[in-house]
Amino acid sequence: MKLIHLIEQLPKTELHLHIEGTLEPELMWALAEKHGVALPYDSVEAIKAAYQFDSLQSFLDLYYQGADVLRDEEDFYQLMRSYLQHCHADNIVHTEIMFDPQTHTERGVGFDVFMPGFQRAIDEAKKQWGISVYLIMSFLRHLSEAAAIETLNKAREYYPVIKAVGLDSSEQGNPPEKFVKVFTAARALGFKCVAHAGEEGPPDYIWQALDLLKIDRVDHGVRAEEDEQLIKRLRDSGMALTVCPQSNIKLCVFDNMAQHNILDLLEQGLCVTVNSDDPSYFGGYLNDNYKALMTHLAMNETALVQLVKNSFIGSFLPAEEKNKWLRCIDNLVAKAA
Ligand SMILES: Nc1ncnc2[nH]cnc12
Ligand SMILES: [Zn+2]
Repeated sequence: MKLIHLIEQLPKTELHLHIEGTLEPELMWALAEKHGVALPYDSVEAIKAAYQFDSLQSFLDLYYQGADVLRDEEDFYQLMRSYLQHCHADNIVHTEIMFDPQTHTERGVGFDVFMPGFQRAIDEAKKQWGISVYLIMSFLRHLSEAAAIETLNKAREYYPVIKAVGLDSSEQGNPPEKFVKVFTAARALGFKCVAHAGEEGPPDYIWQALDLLKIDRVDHGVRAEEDEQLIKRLRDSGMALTVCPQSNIKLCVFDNMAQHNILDLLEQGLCVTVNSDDPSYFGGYLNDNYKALMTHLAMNETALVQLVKNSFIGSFLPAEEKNKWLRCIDNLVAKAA
């Protein structure tokens, strides 16, 4: 079977996806009209044309501005529904989705608005397509730790439907050590922990996330390659890295896809996975990211299958579920040979 067909047909998980980053320009435009929100663009085409970034911050400025059109329960339902339709199209059978409560609560849009919208779309996708979903509540690291603690407390009613907490937004100057208390509290409450680290920030931020926040998974982590001891630590502990190839190119972490280090990290024995991060801003959903590795990095079948298996191994699914999917992948690959 051709590699491109294998990409499409293998069951996959996505482990690094910001739901606010799936807001397509068409939906942004429609919701701005619905709520009378003034956008600094005069057309959908102008929104698309504005998506040229030279750093993480230049993207985040547009991403937070875009999220301002999300106002009522139906908006959050539509946002989630549309991403889960993409999951179905890409044969994603399980996804662990980040949401940024503070992006909404800071604008007066509460948990009681976005959580029911998310949940309705998740319930439908489960029933309609059998997709399983975990939610990851991410704290914005450019805000204070006190604000993160307040968010953790505000979410209390929704703890049963939240699997993990995360840390995102502007990395440089906002090290993991700033959030030790809130991660310690979240862990004590039984949440899994993840954090963006080593996207733009130095390897030291990955060490801090591991040792101080005691994370279960690293989001991005591509700058680990600069530190041999860190590579050894990640390999020996089997720590999963949620790498986002197209995001890294759009945000200038690498000059172009041919320069991306994901396959080098895989070869060094790290549990790297492929993810789309903010697909509507970065030009592709999950399968597009795999296809980019095929086109620009000459990813072969062995590498593809390992990356897809890693997406299950690095997930927070129970062991029996992981093993079921790993066997399913082996069977599909054997049949395709
Ligand atoms: N790639 C990214 N890095 C940090 N924060 C984010 N929020 C949404 N996407 C992000
Ligand atoms: Zn991210």
